[in-house]
Amino acid sequence: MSAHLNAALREGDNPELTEERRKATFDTRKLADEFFGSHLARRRREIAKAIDAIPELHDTKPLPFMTREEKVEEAARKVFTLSKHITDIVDLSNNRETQSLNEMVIGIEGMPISLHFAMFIPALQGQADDEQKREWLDRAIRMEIIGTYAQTELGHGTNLRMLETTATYDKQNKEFILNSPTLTSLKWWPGNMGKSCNYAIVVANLIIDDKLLGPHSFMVQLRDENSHETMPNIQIGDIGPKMAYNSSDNGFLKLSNLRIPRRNMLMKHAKVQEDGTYKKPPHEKLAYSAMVHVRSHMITQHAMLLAYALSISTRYSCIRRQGYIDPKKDEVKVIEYQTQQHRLFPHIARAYAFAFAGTESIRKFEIMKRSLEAGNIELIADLHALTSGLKAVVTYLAGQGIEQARQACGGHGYSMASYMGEIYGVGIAGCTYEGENLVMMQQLGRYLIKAVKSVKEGKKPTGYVAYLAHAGQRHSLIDCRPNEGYAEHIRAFEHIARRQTFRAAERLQKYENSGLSTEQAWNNCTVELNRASRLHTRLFIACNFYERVLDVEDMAVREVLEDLLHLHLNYELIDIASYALEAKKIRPNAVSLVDSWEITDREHRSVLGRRDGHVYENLFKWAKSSDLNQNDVLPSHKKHLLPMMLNARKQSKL
Ligand SMILES: CCCCCCCC(=O)SCCNC(=O)CCNC(=O)[C@H](O)C(C)(C)COP(=O)(O)OP(=O)(O)OC[C@H]1O[C@@H](n2cnc3c(N)ncnc32)[C@H](O)[C@@H]1OP(=O)(O)O
Ligand SMILES: Cc1cc2nc3c(=O)[nH]c(=O)nc-3n(C[C@H](O)[C@H](O)[C@H](O)COP(=O)(O)OP(=O)(O)OC[C@H]3O[C@@H](n4cnc5c(N)ncnc54)[C@H](O)[C@@H]3O)c2cc1C
Repeated sequence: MSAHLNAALREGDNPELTEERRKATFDTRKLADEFFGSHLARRRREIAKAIDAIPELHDTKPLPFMTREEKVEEAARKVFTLSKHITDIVDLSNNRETQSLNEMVIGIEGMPISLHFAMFIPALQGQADDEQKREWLDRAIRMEIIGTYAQTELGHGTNLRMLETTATYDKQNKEFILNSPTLTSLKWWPGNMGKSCNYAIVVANLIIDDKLLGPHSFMVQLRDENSHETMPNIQIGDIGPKMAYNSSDNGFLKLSNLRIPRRNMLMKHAKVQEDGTYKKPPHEKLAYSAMVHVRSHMITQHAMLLAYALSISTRYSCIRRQGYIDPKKDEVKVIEYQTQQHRLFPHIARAYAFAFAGTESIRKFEIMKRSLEAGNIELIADLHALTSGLKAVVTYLAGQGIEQARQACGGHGYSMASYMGEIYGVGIAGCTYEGENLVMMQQLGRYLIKAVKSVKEGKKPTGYVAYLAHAGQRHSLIDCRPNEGYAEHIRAFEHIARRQTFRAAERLQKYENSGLSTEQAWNNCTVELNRASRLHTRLFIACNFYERVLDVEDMAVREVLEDLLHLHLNYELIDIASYALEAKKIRPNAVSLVDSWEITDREHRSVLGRRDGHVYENLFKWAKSSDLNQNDVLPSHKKHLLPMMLNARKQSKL
């Protein structure tokens, strides 16, 4: 391809990468337009440019060299700086623009207002009535207050029915009394609750006249708006360092009979009148809307984390020479090894597949949100099932891909100069938060069992489960347009998913017929059921990828995406089989496929993944800037180890 068509080519780059970029068979900008959507792709370039021009938005020093306190401070400093520029850089109402800005400036380690945007604002939008929106939502959007979403407790995170925090209605004073009755009822984990937020939406068990009415959401002021000191009847703090994500102050909260006005219960759906009359919500699970919102957005976020890791490892694999294929020739780039290609290329295909699935899940969420605004609740169950499966499968497989990408970098992949450790730590956190993966797959399992039951009653389920009724016929999960090249793959995929779902349903039925309770029978089948949920979700991802590729107009881009689709379908279906052949076709485009994600050095923060490929000189520069190297002899060495060795020498001379 002539240089001008490949936007990633730059003067002064490592010739090893330039050589790769010259092999591209498509324009990386056009593929970026397909990956992000052309509007967001253009806006990401503009946002990256705007950030380059504002030095105070750049990392003070590489994040891995920072202590936890420095990280928290750095994130707060950037948030403050951003608040002065943000409206000049992004459209605040565009979630994906603000997400891109966040990733480029703050990075992935969290910041004092992560949960403010991820859950506090969405929960107000989904559960506050109009008057409450005027009182809190507007102030939250203007950043006059910072909030979080406090649901998980020390003793319970998954099983929301057993949350212990109570909100008892006092008719006399028209107030709720919020209390943490036990140690295990302390709110535990909510992002930014430890030190940053001054408000939280607290999920507590509503009690009226001694009747337990289940989890409801309450607006609680945690800290004084001016002094930021903790409010009376509240004990609050940071839960301590985590595996990653340490710029975020996840916190604990103990409520001691804290009184809040009646109108602090979010009352868009459920209501409590002054006299204590309770009005049920139109759907019991509307209170869970903020979680479905996050889950529907997590898919693209974890596709991006996987893309970060693969950008780093694919570029590095093309500058790293190690060993020989033909001993008479030079050392080869490690990307030439078939094992290295097996390690990377299927995950590159998955990163594209997950991103397209994520775009679809956000689209479906917006449709559901609009229908909910119109009072229609029937899409809630479908979306919950879809986002439960996608969240569980994508966070898990993306985590696996990130780790494979790290291992592909050898020793330097283990250095924090690669930044892979942080990308992995943040990536796998998604397997836990927003519902532990194994539990969320069971939510989808319930939905699939109901679909099997309706097929057995002779009904024709629609939407994502239509394929369950069509053994062997030409129907597909999402009316995939049959294209000879892939129809057989999709058919095989449907067959495997359908067979597993029916197998799990039959096993459940057998256990129930044997006299076991429903719960016991269910527990005995959860491994089979989760397998069905995984296959169903991966079928959805594959079909969605297929549909997306068929919509691409630029033929060069479509061809490389078809190469990835074919690799993806084979890899997903047969695991190792003939996709190696496909790897050959992917090989010339490997760097350009990752360049198309247009992830800047500032955004991925990896020395190994530098766009210009000048890794070694920068790796040495990075190491020299380590705090440990600021003194030739560490003070701790002088204090501890030197005396120890001097003593040992004295002893040995005696
Ligand atoms: C930058 C990113 C930062 C993000 C930081 C992370 C923030 C967080 O982690 S916030 C806390 C997240 N916590 C969670 O996700 C908790 C996970 N647990 C749950 O959601 C619930 O306990 C759950 C769904 C597992 C079970 O709920 P439970 O009330 O027991 O319902 P359950 O009995 O299983 O199901 C009853 C019905 O409700 C339905 N249902 C359950 N949840 C939902 C929902 N959210 N929407 C619609 N329907 C639902 C079920 O499908 C089922 O329907 P049906 O009867 O037709 O089969
Ligand atoms: C980085 C991070 C940020 C977070 N941010 C927030 C936040 O902002 N706000 C908030 O409220 N929470 C937050 N959380 C908490 C998070 O939502 C919970 O950790 C999560 O919901 C899992 O609940 P748990 O920790 O109680 O795990 P548990 O439910 O105790 O899970 C432990 C194990 O038990 C298994 N298990 C549990 N129930 C079942 C079941 N029914 N069937 C089969 N297996 C089961 C799980 O699969 C898992 O293997 C955060 C967590 C993390 C890691």
